[in-house]
Amino acid sequence: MAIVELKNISFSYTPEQEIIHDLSLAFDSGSATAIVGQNGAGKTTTVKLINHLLIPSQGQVLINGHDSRELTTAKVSQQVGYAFQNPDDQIFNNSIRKEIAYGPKENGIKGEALEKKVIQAAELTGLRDFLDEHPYNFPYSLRKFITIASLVAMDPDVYIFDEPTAGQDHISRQRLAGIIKTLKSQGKCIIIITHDMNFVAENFQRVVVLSEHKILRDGTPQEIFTDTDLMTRANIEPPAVLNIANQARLSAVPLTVAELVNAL
Ligand SMILES: Nc1ncnc2c1ncn2[C@@H]1O[C@H](COP(=O)(O)OP(=O)(O)OP(=O)(O)O)[C@@H](O)[C@H]1O
Repeated sequence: MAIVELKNISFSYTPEQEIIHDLSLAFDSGSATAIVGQNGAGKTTTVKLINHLLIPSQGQVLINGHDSRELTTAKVSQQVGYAFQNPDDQIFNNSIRKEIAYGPKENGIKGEALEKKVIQAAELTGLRDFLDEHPYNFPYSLRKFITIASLVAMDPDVYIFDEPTAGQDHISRQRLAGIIKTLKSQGKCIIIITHDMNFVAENFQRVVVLSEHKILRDGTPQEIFTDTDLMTRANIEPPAVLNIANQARLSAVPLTVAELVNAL
């Protein structure tokens, strides 16, 4: 059974314009999916429908088989963790430790069990040595890891990251890739929204292309990035390694630098 299922979802912010039309999508445990598409395609709206920040006008969102309409927002947020595009929309404590501890503490976890959750989340996200720092002593890009650590401490089944690589340097991107890989290996469901096709090509096996209020394609990066009509229609840039492969007239479809080097 899928851990998240959107069944024939429609949604509008205003009566004049439907943003999502009759969309169906399912996500499994132990999977990582990238949702891509041009600005305004409805990516953020779709994930907000998953975590109950928005309610569909039609259709159903099932979390672990339960209709999210029958769950409270608090209950959904225990199962679906959402890291906003801007970490400053989420961070409000004056130390990284307090920020990470906030969610589990609200759920009644305390003492050693709480400390253990904080340490585990900080270790996974590379924040172990900075727990007593003020979050705003960290640059914007690294504050994203504080919001991710706060989610990890809550141990949800589903993680949604909105534009996680925006403003990240090479080391942070690698750290992020490592976090996604670890969470996936723990059986978590990871969904990201991104414009970063290099990151998608290197780290995801499933790509959902949203455009024109619906899913244009749901497939592997190889399928998506070799479909030039689709990429034009959805305004997607292919990853850099594929551009190089095309210019070198290679028949291979490399998705990583290592694959490109092999093909050359
Ligand atoms: N609160 C809102 N009220 C009215 N319209 C909204 C609201 N939020 C988003 N929209 C509109 O809904 C459409 C889809 O927005 P959404 O943020 O879901 O797109 P997106 O694919 O995530 O875009 P981006 O890549 O730019 O973040 C856009 O036309 C946007 O202007």
